[in-house]
Amino acid sequence: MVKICCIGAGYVGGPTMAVIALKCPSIEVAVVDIATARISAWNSDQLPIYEPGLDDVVKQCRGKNLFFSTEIEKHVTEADIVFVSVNTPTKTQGLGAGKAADLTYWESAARLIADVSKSAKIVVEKSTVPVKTAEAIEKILTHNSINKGIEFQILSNPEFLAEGTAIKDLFNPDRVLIGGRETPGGFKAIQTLKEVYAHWVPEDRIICTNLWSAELSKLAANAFLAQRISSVNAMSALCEATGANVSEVSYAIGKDTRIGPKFLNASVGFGGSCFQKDILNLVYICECNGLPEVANYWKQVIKINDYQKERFVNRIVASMFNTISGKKIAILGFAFKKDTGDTRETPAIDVCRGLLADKARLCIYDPQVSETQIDKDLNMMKYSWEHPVLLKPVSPTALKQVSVVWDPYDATKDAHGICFLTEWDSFKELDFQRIYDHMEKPAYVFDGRNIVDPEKLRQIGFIVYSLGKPLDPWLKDMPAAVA
Ligand SMILES: NC(=O)c1ccc[n+]([C@@H]2O[C@H](COP(=O)([O-])OP(=O)(O)OC[C@H]3O[C@@H](n4cnc5c(N)ncnc54)[C@H](O)[C@@H]3O)[C@@H](O)[C@H]2O)c1
Ligand SMILES: O=c1ccn([C@@H]2O[C@H](COP(=O)(O)OP(=O)(O)O[C@H]3O[C@H](CO)[C@@H](O)[C@H](O)[C@H]3O)[C@@H](O)[C@H]2O)c(=O)[nH]1
Repeated sequence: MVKICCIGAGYVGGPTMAVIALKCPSIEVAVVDIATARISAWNSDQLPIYEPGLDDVVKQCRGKNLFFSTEIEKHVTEADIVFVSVNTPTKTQGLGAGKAADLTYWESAARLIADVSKSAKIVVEKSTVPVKTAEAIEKILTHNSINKGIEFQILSNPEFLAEGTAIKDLFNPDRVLIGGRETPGGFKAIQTLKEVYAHWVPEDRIICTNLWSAELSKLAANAFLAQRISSVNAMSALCEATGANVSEVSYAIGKDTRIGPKFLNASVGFGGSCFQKDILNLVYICECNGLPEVANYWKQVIKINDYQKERFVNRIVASMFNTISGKKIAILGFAFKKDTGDTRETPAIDVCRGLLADKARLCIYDPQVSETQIDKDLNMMKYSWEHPVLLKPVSPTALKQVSVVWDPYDATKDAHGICFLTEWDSFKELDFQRIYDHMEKPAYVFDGRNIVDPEKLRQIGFIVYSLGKPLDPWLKDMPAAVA
């Protein structure tokens, strides 16, 4: 029986391995992690991450051919294929701080593999890593097991799943990408991994490349996706200035088959653990390779994203007579997108920080995010990358102005304004008349996700700001404040 071990039981390692176990009953899959609490959660009824469909997949194979364990050495030793799916965050200190990927976790995983291995292994980069990481990993593995005569083959197999749709994406991926060395050993390793995916992925969707193309394609894909969002968000600002409607513009340009309709929703900004981190990493790689023009081109994607969040905050302050001091503002949605409880890099953090800097009182509701998580996020020191204002951690006094509730009607009661920061479907079903009746007047809605029908809400009496849509007459007279 082929044995797979995955180091890292996170958002990628957990769901990816669960799907491999489900689709390949003949393969034994062990997912290992240093985080004991996380492993315990994977072995319980309350999985550590919220992902539609995941519970069902885990239930079907856990204890049969899928195991979650903290016995890292044992499972790595026994495995034929070792996936490494540890976190690769942006470095916060030292050379390349704020841009380069921090490969500490990766390196320690590689050293462990070298230490405990007694037989040949295929080591698969599942984490998103800088181009040429495989070369470094190869060196660590070979130099640290030099007397054992063990052959390691390194493959790059980046993951393209998106949170909230992880199971759907894993069941039916647009493509699976496998990069390896162009040597007989490399080709054989590629073939072995290809056979795993071939249990359920059509062969024409399994792309095999050299190592560097696979590593770079992952960064390139995220950069292209994020660029689309920044492009449409840049257009949203112009739409507001001209009376155009960004949804109509997106629809019209998306009809061009060369552009396509997906990923053109204007928003308060993209979030998530990947886009910003991977673009910064790309920028750093370009700089290191003497390509400052290319680096600056991609940097702009992040700058527009920061601009969009700042613009949103400024619009709120401006429309409330330039002061939100002491005013209650309801924040509906804190996760970086719907159908996940993940808050990594969520635009809500920066928007909340911006509002707190202007002394607002915030009441936050998100169906999947806990108060502890929100406190942690607002307190967190973020590396301020050329953008000092919104990224400051919230002071202890300001934090007292934040409350977290489990009911959207509690959040909006007596509020002056509501901000929609995540596009949860349940928000569309809210009783807006009831909400309006219990708010201070004028009652504002600031829709950072374009989920409400502005005309319907205006009929109730709300003043509505919808990103990139023709401005409410009230807002037209109050141009967005400048920092
Ligand atoms: N989250 C996503 O949607 C997504 C999608 C595609 C790719 N990726 C990439 O996949 C990688 C993992 O992302 P994630 O979101 O799953 O991260 P995560 O933080 O959720 O999980 C990483 C896990 O690795 C564990 N870990 C770290 N060092 C370890 C070690 N030496 N031994 C054992 N366990 C160790 C951590 O405890 C953690 O549980 C990143 O490189 C990320 O960029 C993420
Ligand atoms: O039209 C759009 C689409 C997305 N977003 C926002 O963009 C962010 C990222 O969304 P999404 O890409 O759906 O989620 P992620 O889970 O971050 O997935 C991205 O990042 C992963 C990690 O690398 C990749 O594997 C995926 O392919 C890639 O889509 C979220 O804040 C979304 O709200 C928009 O604002 N407008």
